[in-house]
Amino acid sequence: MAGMTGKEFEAINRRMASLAGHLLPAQGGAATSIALSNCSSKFDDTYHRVHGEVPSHIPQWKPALDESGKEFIDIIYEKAVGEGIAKITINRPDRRNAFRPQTVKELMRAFNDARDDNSIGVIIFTGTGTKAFCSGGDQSFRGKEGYADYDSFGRLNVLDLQVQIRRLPKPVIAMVAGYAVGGGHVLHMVCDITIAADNAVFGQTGPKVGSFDAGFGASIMSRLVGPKRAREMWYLARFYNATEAEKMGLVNTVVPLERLEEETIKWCREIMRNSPMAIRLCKSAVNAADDGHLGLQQIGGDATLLFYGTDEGSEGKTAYLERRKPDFSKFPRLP
Ligand SMILES: CC(C)(COP(=O)(O)OP(=O)(O)OC[C@H]1O[C@@H](n2cnc3c(N)ncnc32)[C@H](O)[C@@H]1OP(=O)(O)O)[C@@H](O)C(=O)NCCC(=O)NCCSC(=O)c1cc(O)c2ccccc2c1O
Repeated sequence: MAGMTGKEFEAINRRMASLAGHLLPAQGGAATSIALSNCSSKFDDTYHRVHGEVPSHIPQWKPALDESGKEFIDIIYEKAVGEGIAKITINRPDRRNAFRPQTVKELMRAFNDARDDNSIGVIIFTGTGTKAFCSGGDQSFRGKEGYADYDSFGRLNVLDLQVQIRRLPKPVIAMVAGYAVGGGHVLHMVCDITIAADNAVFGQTGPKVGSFDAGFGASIMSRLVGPKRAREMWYLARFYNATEAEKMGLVNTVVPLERLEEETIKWCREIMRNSPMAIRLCKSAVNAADDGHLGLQQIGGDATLLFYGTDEGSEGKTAYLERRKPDFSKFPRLP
């Protein structure tokens, strides 16, 4: 170090700090994720000076219906007054929020409405009470062809709901208190983000009750926790507490039960500050490779959507409608 100028010394210090940053574990570790989840309000930079703190008060929730105007029986559907947040709650607490076909049909109606509502930017998915987010398919409705309630035939319609959440071009945040097990565990996994209360319990139960989800329940889980852990979760069908789930990469953060909604709302408000189109593209980009052709279709559709908003896109349409040749010569052929 002898003979080193102050500037050179500073440069070495900066490089060491940057290297130390790269050496932090990429995934998991309670300490890392606690630091990350609190990061929004800890910095005194221009962004934070301009935007200030995200408020954490609970919004005023207003009951919502979809376009059919039909009342919901198994779920509660709400929108926050004056904010772009929707909340969809499975409301069968005496069954630990297990779903039957009726529940899934209603969930699909509500998610569809939240998707189509331009004022909604983020959707919270949760269960009534503190004992369960969702305990999966209601076993008392299970027959030989799947789950049946009012219909004479069974169905596994939760698979359609999983696809719907995955493709929905707005973030869906699972807000989990209590059990998220069986098909309920798969539902939280297909959400974009999971915020867990410290009483949350995660796991698959299928092999214990003669069932399994070999679709997203296996593939997305394997992506989240790695194949070895995924096999463990399915073969042993153990339960994991919130801290263990966080270490495994199943959840984004764990908060005390009494702060669960407050923290979830903060995450929603942080998302709502950001560019909706950027978020839409980020969701489709993160899912693209895993979702194969469907992933490409989603991100490809987003590209078309953006292109329609350009002068170049509208020149083609306008020329067609005006029965003239389009003049694409004015648009740059970018490198
Ligand atoms: C979730 C529990 C661990 C909670 O235990 P706890 O002791 O707190 O509560 P109780 O067990 O006393 O439950 C209270 C009350 O609720 C009823 N209940 C709870 N869960 C269910 C359920 N899933 N189905 C029906 N009923 C349920 C329970 O019977 C009690 O009723 P009382 O009348 O006695 O008061 C624990 O409850 C538990 O382990 N639950 C079962 C979890 C489970 O095995 N879920 C099903 C897994 S299979 C599945 O979900 C599934 C669904 C699909 O649609 C698929 C589609 C395609 C492929 C695969 C699928 C799939 O695997």
